[in-house]
Amino acid sequence: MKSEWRANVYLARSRIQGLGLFAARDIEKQTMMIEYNGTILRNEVAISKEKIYRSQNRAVFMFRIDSEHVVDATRTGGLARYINHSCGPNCVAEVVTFERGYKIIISCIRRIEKGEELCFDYQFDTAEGQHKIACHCGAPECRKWIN
Ligand SMILES: C[S@@+](CC[C@H](N)C(=O)[O-])C[C@H]1O[C@@H](n2cnc3c(N)ncnc32)[C@H](O)[C@@H]1O
Repeated sequence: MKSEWRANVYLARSRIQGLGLFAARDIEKQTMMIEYNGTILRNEVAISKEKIYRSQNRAVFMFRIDSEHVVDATRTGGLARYINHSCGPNCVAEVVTFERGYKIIISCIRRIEKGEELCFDYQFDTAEGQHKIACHCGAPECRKWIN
């Protein structure tokens, strides 16, 4: 994680689930908070890696960039992988093309006070016949499930 991001965030226990990422200072709207780092994988590779991680009982941290690619933050990721989902988020994750590659930048979409948990909307596809995950974001507009 680059040092300039470090001043923005800290990792702590979340009220939503497990660990979460929190604002280390008051942050103005539209500030770039942190980059979501990891290794870019094609779908086929991501699927096989996920199977391996699950067989090792590892928590899996992956971010979908587009229909073909996923960023795997399980082994090479930084603190951004701990950002929880909210249906009424204070941040957004944006994929920007960069030197013929990708970068995922998490920016805040409103002013955030020191100590607030950072969240973005995972926008997962609605999972048919897949294990559904109940959402604990607590937002008034909560959709009840994160997938
Ligand atoms: C990228 S991790 C986020 C960090 C996670 N809290 C941890 O401690 O590792 C994503 C996982 O966190 C949990 N999670 C994130 N947002 C959630 C929410 N709004 N409600 C319930 N679980 C959530 C789910 O288990 C999800 O698969």
